[in-house]
Amino acid sequence: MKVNGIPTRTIWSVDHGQAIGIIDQTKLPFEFKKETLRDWRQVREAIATMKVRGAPLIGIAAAWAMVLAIRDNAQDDLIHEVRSELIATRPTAVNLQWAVDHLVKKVMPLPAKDRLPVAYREAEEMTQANVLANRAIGTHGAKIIAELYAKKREPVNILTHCNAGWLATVDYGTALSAVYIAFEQGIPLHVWVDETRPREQGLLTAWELAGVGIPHTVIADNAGGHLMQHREVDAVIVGADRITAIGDVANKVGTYLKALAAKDMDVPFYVAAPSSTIDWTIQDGKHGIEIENRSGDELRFIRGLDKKGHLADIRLMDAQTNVENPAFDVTPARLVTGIITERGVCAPEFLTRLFPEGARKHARS
Ligand SMILES: CSC[C@H]1O[C@H](OP(=O)(O)O)[C@H](O)[C@@H]1O
Repeated sequence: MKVNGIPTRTIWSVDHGQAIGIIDQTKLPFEFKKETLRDWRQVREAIATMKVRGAPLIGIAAAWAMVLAIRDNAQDDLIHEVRSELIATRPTAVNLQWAVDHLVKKVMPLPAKDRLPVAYREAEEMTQANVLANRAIGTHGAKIIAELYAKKREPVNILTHCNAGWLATVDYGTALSAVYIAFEQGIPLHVWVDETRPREQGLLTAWELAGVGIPHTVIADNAGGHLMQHREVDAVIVGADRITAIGDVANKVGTYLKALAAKDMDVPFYVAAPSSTIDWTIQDGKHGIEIENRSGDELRFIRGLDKKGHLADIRLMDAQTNVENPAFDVTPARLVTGIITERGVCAPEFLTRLFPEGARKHARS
């Protein structure tokens, strides 16, 4: 994609894998700041602090962290240590473990001296594959929006939660890829954007949509149900961090509540994700997916601009206030209308038909 002629890429190799370029998403939407990371520990920190975020993107970033680590030391013990540390940064998104393990599996059979070029090639291929997958997801998802428009012949109102746009992937995004492609096709649409407490990823979504001129309205997370009750939402489209073999979906906390309201009001609820987000080894999302608990300070403070226009963390409650900050929740498959993948759209119960290789992996697990 391009925004105002500038390519929308969230991560890039520098000097043929000697360093990695990223956008520091903790500064957006107020400041667009790029960073160059030269050591795998810097990438790990960027993932942990959400400078880079979004299930597909943290997977790709972790793959590039492995390249930087292998550049410095390609020995078995170092590779296993770095793998463990990267996977531990953010446990819910399966993309991170999938990408790291995919790369490790390719390099470990090789002599240490031959590992770096293969690691670099794998990271490059995963990066490009994510772009192609997201574009395909958008093409399939845009058809859903087109069908909604054909029925109502008025602008289609899509509600989305968190940020599943190009910022959450290498490019295009997942949920927003469908919006971008439908908009490119001239389908009139509008997006309700959940602000998504506490990290306010909805402001990233608003920033993305504003960049391409897509009509959108930011709402409080708790307003979505009301809008659905008043028939202001034609479909919900969200991203995902981990999808089980039967279609249970882990996504940003609050997604489950949107799905409940959608079910109650018969609003179609779609989940858009590449197949690298599907974890074929688990069936029951409620008990099988580790939910990342993040620092309580993410609730006690909110990031914005102070009176002088400087980026600041404003305290909302005192340090003694108890808070609980689960970063994700699990939406059961029964609440999901369809899952939009690079291979097409299907109801949760048909995921194994769309991905027979996944069904075989699930049967072995
Ligand atoms: C392309 S889906 C991205 C997915 O990841 C986000 O989580 P976070 O911002 O904490 O990395 C959110 O769950 C999105 O739906």
